[in-house]
Amino acid sequence: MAHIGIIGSKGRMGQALQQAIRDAGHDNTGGVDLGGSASVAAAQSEVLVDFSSPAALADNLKAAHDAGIPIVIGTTGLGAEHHAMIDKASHNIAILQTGNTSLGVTLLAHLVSEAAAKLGSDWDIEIVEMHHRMKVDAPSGTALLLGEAAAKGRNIDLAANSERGRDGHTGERKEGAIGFAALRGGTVAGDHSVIFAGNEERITLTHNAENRMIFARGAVKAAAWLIGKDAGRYTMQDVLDL
Ligand SMILES: NC(=O)C1=CN([C@@H]2O[C@H](COP(=O)(O)OP(=O)(O)OC[C@H]3O[C@@H](n4cnc5c(N)ncnc54)[C@H](OP(=O)(O)O)[C@@H]3O)[C@@H](O)[C@H]2O)C=CC1
Ligand SMILES: O=C(O)C1=N[C@H](C(=O)O)C[C@H](O)C1
Repeated sequence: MAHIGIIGSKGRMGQALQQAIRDAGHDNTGGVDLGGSASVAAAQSEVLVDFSSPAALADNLKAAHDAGIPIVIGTTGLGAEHHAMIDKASHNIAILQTGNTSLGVTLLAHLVSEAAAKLGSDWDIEIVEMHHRMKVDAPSGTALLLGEAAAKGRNIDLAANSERGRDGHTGERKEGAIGFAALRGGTVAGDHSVIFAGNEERITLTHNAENRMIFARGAVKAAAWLIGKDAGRYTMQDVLDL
């Protein structure tokens, strides 16, 4: 049985996590929300799971570091400054950060990388995502993760080749670009498609999340797996052995 503390425990993911922890027979050591103390949760836990806000990241990393326990970071909307913080903290504790904890998306990322490596740069890559009306960040963490997978397959830098938020007279598409489009509405748990658009043919790889329990189950699996691991930065591929 793993003793798991939740940051963002009253949110949509926090509630799903509470259920997933119970279902897997682990112990929920308590939750933290805005204004609460991650250090108090960390002191009672073997691992922290964070589905909250990028603004909470520094405190969460410090709490995990001071308690000497690992942390799963599922929060999205992270920028370069957040990734730098995670890299630094991972010298001392085990950290798994991912935009998507589901088995399906982890496998999809693997397939996207393979497809991007096999298809030449005349196959344009576009990533389309749709989420519920309450989502605050775009593109989604998953879309960016899939973009990174495609860029890795192509052996290019994603930041230097992204086309985001097209509007107005954008000019022609840049060869080799990876495009992103974000739709918001209703209660969609998370839909992602990666489109490889070639000359007169198209391949589309799609994942549809029907319920956020898929993310919660993956996060709990990752948390239990991370306990006792050496300091470093881990991925869902490591957990699922993909
Ligand atoms: N990696 C993955 O697989 C997935 C990632 N996500 C990501 O997880 C995050 C949370 O999503 P979701 O549950 O839908 O969002 P919600 O808005 O429903 O929940 C966020 C929770 O975090 C709390 N919170 C906000 N700021 C802080 C803070 N500074 N310190 C501690 N707690 C804080 C909120 O508390 P309060 O209500 O008091 O403000 C709330 O309980 C998002 O970034 C989302 O994109 C979501 C699904 C899957
Ligand atoms: O906010 C959400 O709901 C989700 N966020 C993650 C993301 O940004 O990709 C994962 C999932 O798609 C649901």
